[in-house]
Amino acid sequence: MAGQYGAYQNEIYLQGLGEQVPPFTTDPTRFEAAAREKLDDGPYGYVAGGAGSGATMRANRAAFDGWRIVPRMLTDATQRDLATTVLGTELPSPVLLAPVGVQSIVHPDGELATARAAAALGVPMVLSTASSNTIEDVAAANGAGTRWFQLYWPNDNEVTISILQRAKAAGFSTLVLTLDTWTLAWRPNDLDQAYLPFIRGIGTAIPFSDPAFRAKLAKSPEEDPTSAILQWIPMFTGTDHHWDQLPFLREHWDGPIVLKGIQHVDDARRAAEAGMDGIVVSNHGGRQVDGAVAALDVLPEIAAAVGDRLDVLFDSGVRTGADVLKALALGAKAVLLGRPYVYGLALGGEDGVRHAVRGILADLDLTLGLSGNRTLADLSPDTLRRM
Ligand SMILES: Cc1cc2nc3c(=O)[nH]c(=O)nc-3n(C[C@H](O)[C@H](O)[C@H](O)COP(=O)(O)O)c2cc1C
Ligand SMILES: O=C(O)C(=O)c1ccccc1
Repeated sequence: MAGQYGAYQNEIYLQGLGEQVPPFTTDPTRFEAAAREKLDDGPYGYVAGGAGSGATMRANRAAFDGWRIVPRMLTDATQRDLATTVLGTELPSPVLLAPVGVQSIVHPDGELATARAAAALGVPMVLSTASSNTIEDVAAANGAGTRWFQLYWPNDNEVTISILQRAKAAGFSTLVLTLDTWTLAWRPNDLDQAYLPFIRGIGTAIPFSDPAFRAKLAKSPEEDPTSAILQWIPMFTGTDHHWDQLPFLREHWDGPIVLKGIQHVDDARRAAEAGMDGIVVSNHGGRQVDGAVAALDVLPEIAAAVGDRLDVLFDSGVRTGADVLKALALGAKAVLLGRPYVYGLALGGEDGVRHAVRGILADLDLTLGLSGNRTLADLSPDTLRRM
């Protein structure tokens, strides 16, 4: 479908005839500042903040700037195709929505708005274990969309199995196991305000609605939310899991499994040896190890080492179409958008997510074509130069 995504540009220009402008900026690097105007300090600091001094968050962005695209001419790239195949499924574009917990802190519609926008755009969403809406409600909002489920692996097998069964029954096709956040990092933004959305009960919808979890409580979460939260927290933070436990998930998940938070090439090799279907090269958007290497800086060696054995996905710092193109050229099969769509949600609910994501896809489509490429298969390290 030629120009499928780039068409958003024409749509916006045509709106100008009716003296209309987009709901908020088309520059994703300015979404954060726009959301700052709208959000209270707690939610803003939580979303925008990172671990420690923010060094890794800055490194993630700087790493993209360290590569430049070298456009090619007279290649006839007027007809583009952004389709790609990830984990055996064809996707219309190489973009997914990253798992982000507690979305109702930025907009009352929370994950339901994200699920509707994702379905409308044909972009898969990854639902967080820390969702503020239940698995079943998000599935209903996502309808015929493609949805993956992200697991924070509880240290209770009955609860784990129950959550996995619910996700499967609700049509989540792929499991994303996040490894880098078995406990929260030192996050000054949140600590200074004593702000932890989880403690406030936002983001507990999945455990609170879970029969296996509820069976363990003396009083229901409705009767006594505080003790339910206090029981859930140690079940999923500070959890101690090992490589040799991965077969347990295989046993209880009938579908592809992706490990998220891989940053070392040896861990990527271990994932391949463990028979995993994919990895997400990610440092959680700089929210976990302050001083960690930029995710983009480790992508090329990881893709070279395991790209022929599993699907290498990428996130952390992707903001623009050019960023998506760079990550793909460096070996990612697809990228996950994080904060940009969350700011879209904050700024305009479902429509805000659509505007944010359509803009990035349009920019990707145009940047791909203007740099002389027709399909994603045309991209390679040779598309880029290191600065
Ligand atoms: C507010 C917020 C909440 C997040 N919650 C989760 C989560 O519940 N599970 C998870 O695997 N990753 C979570 N992440 C990490 C994202 O999936 C992704 O790795 C990260 O946002 C990428 O960095 P970027 O937003 O700077 O591009 C969260 C990120 C943010 C900003
Ligand atoms: O804040 C995060 O980065 C995150 O992954 C998370 C952890 C616990 C609850 C909600 C989100």
